[in-house]
Amino acid sequence: MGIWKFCIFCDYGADGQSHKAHRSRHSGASAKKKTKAKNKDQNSDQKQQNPKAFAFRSNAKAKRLQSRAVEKEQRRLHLPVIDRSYGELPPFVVVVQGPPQVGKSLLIKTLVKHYTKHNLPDVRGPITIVSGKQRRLQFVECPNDINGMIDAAKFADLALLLIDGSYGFEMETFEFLNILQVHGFPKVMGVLTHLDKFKDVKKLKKTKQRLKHRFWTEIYDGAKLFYLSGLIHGTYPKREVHNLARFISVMKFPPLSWRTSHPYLLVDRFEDVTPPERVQMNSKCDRNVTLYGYLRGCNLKKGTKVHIAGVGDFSLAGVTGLSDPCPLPSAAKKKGLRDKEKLFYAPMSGLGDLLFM
Ligand SMILES: Nc1nc2c(ncn2[C@@H]2O[C@H](COP(=O)(O)OP(=O)(O)OP(=O)(O)O)[C@@H](O)[C@H]2O)c(=O)[nH]1
Repeated sequence: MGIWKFCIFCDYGADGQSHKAHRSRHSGASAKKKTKAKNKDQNSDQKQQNPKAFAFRSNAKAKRLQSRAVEKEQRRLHLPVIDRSYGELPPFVVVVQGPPQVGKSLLIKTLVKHYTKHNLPDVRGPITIVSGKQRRLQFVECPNDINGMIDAAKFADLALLLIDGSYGFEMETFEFLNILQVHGFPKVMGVLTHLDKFKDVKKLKKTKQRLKHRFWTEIYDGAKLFYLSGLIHGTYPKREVHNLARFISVMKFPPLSWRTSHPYLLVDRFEDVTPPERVQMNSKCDRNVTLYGYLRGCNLKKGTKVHIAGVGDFSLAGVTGLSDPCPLPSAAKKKGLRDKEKLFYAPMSGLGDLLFM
């Protein structure tokens, strides 16, 4: 049998006598003092608890945290962009857009002159130029009607938005921006012209700031806005054009997902190949038309249904690969481009090897 050890706690003092339990006072001076102290304690406890326990204290910090959270979320959602292109890339399309008389043609002419050292008499249709060892550009002036803008938004890799600095933003710019937004939003850059109309330097500076911030609210903070300060001998200053051209030459064009998965081409030349007898017999007969252009996106097959913007749906009678009318310079390691290699191709403007009548 084991030994059981137990003890009993009794309410006995050291002297073995029992005592009454302590009863705190409910009235009198000491009771009042105690309740006062207790209330004070409770109040101070309440003060320490932050009433905005889960709200932010610093505006700046909250903003930073919020943007970081959004960034993280975006990174999580961001799928790696697969560039399916192979071989030589087709030229990047630079659409020059702006209200009437803002200087679109002049800017294209000065940029073409900068890249190729040739004068362009007229801006009509896409103008393809070699801008570097690995890059070609195709300049297109955006028409000022809504249909033209919708078409341009479909193929633009970079949109140069020309803004008359002396006037400010016009409806055309906002319309075009909205159209771009629903077409995958390619790269956008603003260019301010007519700044020579300001005589007061302070006013010019203020206007530049105002327009820059207005531009930023439309696109994103820090969006690139170039300033063309005026005309020198009828063209824009060389240094400013050089900077703009350099910026375009090194710009990265991330592939837009819809475009990489659909074949499309920007027609830079077309030919009516209907037999003349058929036209003679009936001038309104169905015509056979050959369209030329760089194929972008993915492969195009014979028989595919194609949509010609502003015309309608057709089926392709055939597709043929042709030699490049404006090839990239040879891949040999060289520092720059030789004059011979500064090629350009603009059949609709009457330049290049082929004239378009
Ligand atoms: N003072 C001044 N004149 C300019 C500037 N930029 C263009 N111009 C002039 O504005 C006029 C119109 O230039 P264009 O290049 O034809 O303008 P556009 O936008 O192509 O015109 P549309 O094709 O009719 O829409 C020309 O006479 C240019 O010389 C500038 O920065 N300052």
